[in-house]
Amino acid sequence: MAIGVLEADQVSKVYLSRHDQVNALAPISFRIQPGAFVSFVGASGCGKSTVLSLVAGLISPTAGELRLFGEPIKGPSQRISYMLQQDCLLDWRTVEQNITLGLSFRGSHGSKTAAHARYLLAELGLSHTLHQYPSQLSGGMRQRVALVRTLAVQPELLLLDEPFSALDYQNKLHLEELLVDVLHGRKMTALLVTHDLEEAIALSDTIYVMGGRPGTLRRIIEVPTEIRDASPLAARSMPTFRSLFIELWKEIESP
Ligand SMILES: Nc1ncnc2c1ncn2[C@@H]1O[C@H](COP(=O)(O)OP(=O)(O)OP(=O)(O)O)[C@@H](O)[C@H]1O
Repeated sequence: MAIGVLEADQVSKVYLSRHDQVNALAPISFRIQPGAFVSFVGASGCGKSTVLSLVAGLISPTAGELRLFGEPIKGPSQRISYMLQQDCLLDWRTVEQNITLGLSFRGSHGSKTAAHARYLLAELGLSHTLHQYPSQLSGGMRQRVALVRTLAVQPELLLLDEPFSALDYQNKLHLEELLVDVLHGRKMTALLVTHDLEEAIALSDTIYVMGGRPGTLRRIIEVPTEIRDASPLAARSMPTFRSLFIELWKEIESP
């Protein structure tokens, strides 16, 4: 069998502190294929962000093994880029400097990477912000800059932890559309953690439904092709979209 981008083999996590221990994740296994867009949904506290932190190499599993392109994950990887709910932009640096800083952390210098970053800025309608400071931008624009910074390093695996949850509905939809456009044609695999079931359905090929404490993987749901082929906005008016939303809702709400 071909190597997946990401393989989890009976991975579990117990957080230990001096006075406490939290059993966050029961053993879970999955395999994610190249180019897939997978969302993790589930009730608060079921371990979704823990899965992303494990994949990002920020924490280690208590048991089991995670492999990135067949190699055990032992720490942060240059092949992964991570985007969070907070844009984490540095207010004393311009948009351009924020983006180039991300690139230089990765050791990516030179005119080719800078040109690619500028191309992404244009794709996301941000060319005019190049010399502006984050404080001069709206929340939606700041998050678009954060998305450019995340994509500029050309990751093979993109991790998105509630990236649009602080935005209003209109901005969120706009960013979803932009993300789909940007990912289209690029060989990038993406994992998204979200509470927003509509967002999960509109963006994903596959939805992993988690639940329980410690968290487990309850169900894997393939999103129908007609939804995947539609834009996030158009998909929302499809009857299959609505029925999948209700199915997911019931699954998450069930004890
Ligand atoms: N660093 C940590 N130390 C101790 N416990 C933690 C830590 N991080 C998370 N937890 C606990 O692990 C469990 C799973 O947390 P996690 O953040 O992964 O869940 P989640 O599904 O992403 O939650 P939410 O949807 O609310 O963000 C929770 O009980 C949480 O309190």
